[in-house]
Amino acid sequence: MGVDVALRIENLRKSYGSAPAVDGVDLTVEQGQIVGVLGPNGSGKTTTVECAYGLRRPDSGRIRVFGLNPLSEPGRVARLVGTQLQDSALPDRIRVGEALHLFAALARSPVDERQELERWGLAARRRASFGSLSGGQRQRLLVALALVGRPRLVFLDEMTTGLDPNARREVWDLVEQVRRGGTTVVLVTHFMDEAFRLCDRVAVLKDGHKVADGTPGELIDRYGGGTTVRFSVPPQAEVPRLAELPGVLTAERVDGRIEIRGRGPFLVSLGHTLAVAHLDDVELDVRRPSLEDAYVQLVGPEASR
Ligand SMILES: Nc1ncnc2c1ncn2[C@@H]1O[C@H](COP(=O)(O)OP(=O)(O)OP(=O)(O)O)[C@@H](O)[C@H]1O
Repeated sequence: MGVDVALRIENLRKSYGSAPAVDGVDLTVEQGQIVGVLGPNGSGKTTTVECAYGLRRPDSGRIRVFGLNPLSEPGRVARLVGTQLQDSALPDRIRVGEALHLFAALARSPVDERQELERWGLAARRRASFGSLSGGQRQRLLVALALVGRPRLVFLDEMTTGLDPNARREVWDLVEQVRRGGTTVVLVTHFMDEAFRLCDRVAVLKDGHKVADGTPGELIDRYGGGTTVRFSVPPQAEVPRLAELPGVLTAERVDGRIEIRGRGPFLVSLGHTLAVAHLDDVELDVRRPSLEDAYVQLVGPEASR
């Protein structure tokens, strides 16, 4: 395995009783990337990442973390990996500084506690109890705890759930900062805007299977359904045939309103064709598909949030 791979999962299977939670998942995370794991509730995201860092024993499959097997070398893997706790995992009465100190005491080469509190904007809250923190402060503390041992790979699971838009953006900036510091990030999330903003690659799980894997742009191109352009023309206008332009999938005219759906660089030929037909003053309303469109296409509308 190449040295530039942080995590490689091959054909992972894990059942609870007779029900398969993860059924043949492959995932490769290159060093320095932020990789998102997306999927509806119960699709196997948490089980996959818990197997990856050795918290759960797979039924079968192969997992390597920087080339190490988490089952046979749990101690070495634990030193390379950080995981974000769920916020229920910390007692409400523990103080911010105490929690960080406790985690630092367990790490072989911990970060400087004071600097870490500054970095995460928690210095003024050092003596505050965990239970008194705002949602954003809690998440920042949980991420700080995951990073206290200077991991080379960190797993962040639903880190912005319950945060307001400003707090989410703050956490996103911090995740980018973590990656700039050289740590590889695996991000489990339900939020498509978060995955689009942060992830170099995303894997989409459904019913324990990986149904797609690629950059957000690739998934949008492949599954997003294409770009839609709408415009109005005067009722008597002669509109050239647009359905045959390269890249156009569908073209419909309903009264004076035209809707074109296409893929690839069809906008240039559309614009050119309209200009030649003296329709260059129409106002084009262009809607590009989002990662959410691709996701809904992949997992079905009832599964999206
Ligand atoms: N400890 C467990 N015992 C029994 N079944 C479990 C256990 N943990 C998970 N499952 C089941 O395994 C399946 C996959 O769960 P998992 O938590 O991995 O999915 P997820 O994609 O992380 O879901 P969510 O988005 O809700 O966190 C689900 O059907 C879930 O009910």
